[in-house]
Amino acid sequence: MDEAHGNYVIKPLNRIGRGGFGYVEKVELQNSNGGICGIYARKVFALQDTSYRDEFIRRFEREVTYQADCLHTNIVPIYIHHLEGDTPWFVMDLAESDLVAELGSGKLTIRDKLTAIKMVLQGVAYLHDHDYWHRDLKPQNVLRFADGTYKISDFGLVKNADKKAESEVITKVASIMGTERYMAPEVFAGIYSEKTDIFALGVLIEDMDLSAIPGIDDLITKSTARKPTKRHTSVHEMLHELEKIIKGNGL
Ligand SMILES: Nc1ncnc2c1ncn2[C@@H]1O[C@H](COP(=O)(O)OP(=O)(O)OP(=O)(O)O)[C@@H](O)[C@H]1O
Repeated sequence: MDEAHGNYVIKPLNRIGRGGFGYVEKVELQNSNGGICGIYARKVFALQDTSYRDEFIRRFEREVTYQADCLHTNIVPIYIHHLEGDTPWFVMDLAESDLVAELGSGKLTIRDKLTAIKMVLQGVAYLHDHDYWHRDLKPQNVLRFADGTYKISDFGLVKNADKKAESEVITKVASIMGTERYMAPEVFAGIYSEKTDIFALGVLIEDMDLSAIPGIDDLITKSTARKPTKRHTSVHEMLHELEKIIKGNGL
């Protein structure tokens, strides 16, 4: 059913997928005089009975606020949102695919993979520069758009390093919901920092199956060191190292 919201009409088309707290659907966005603005993705919060519902609504609101605050080519942009009522939602660009599907297709060339890694690192470097930690980096949360750009998505566990206020429930959720493979050892003790994202990025690079390129394994080993202090100091440093590997191998 079409929904009128301010100057827009939203026409739900079909469900794309389910997340832990709701679903994502394809929608057509029209302006109120019937002009079509385009096809987008809408994430809808739909969690009914839980004693922590209010906590999760606040988490959803934070997800919207933080993602809307991040304007970068390699971060999925949010356009309009509706945070009142029982089923808050937000509208974002519609992706064609994600990094899991792309890797699974077997069609990515070495150069495609290196370009994808660079885009992911650039997106996360921007986040860190703005004091956000993603805390759930993995190939499923890297979406590919029609123009070939990869963008970071799913800000559900993003934390603003400046804001101390975060309920224990959400921190627990972060350590329970994270995918174990991408979780740094300190995460199991509830400790997060830029370094936990750096660890996840190292595992994501490992997933790209590029070990044949001299230097890539060193990049992975350093970023996934057990001790956070042994990892790269920043994602910018990882980017710099990646550029050197690309150049050094004439790629
Ligand atoms: N902008 C988008 N365009 C196309 N598909 C999307 C978009 N955002 C999410 N999806 C897809 O919708 C599904 C659910 O996404 P969502 O981010 O809610 O998943 P999730 O990681 O399980 O969420 P959560 O961590 O909040 O539980 C996934 O399959 C995802 O690929």
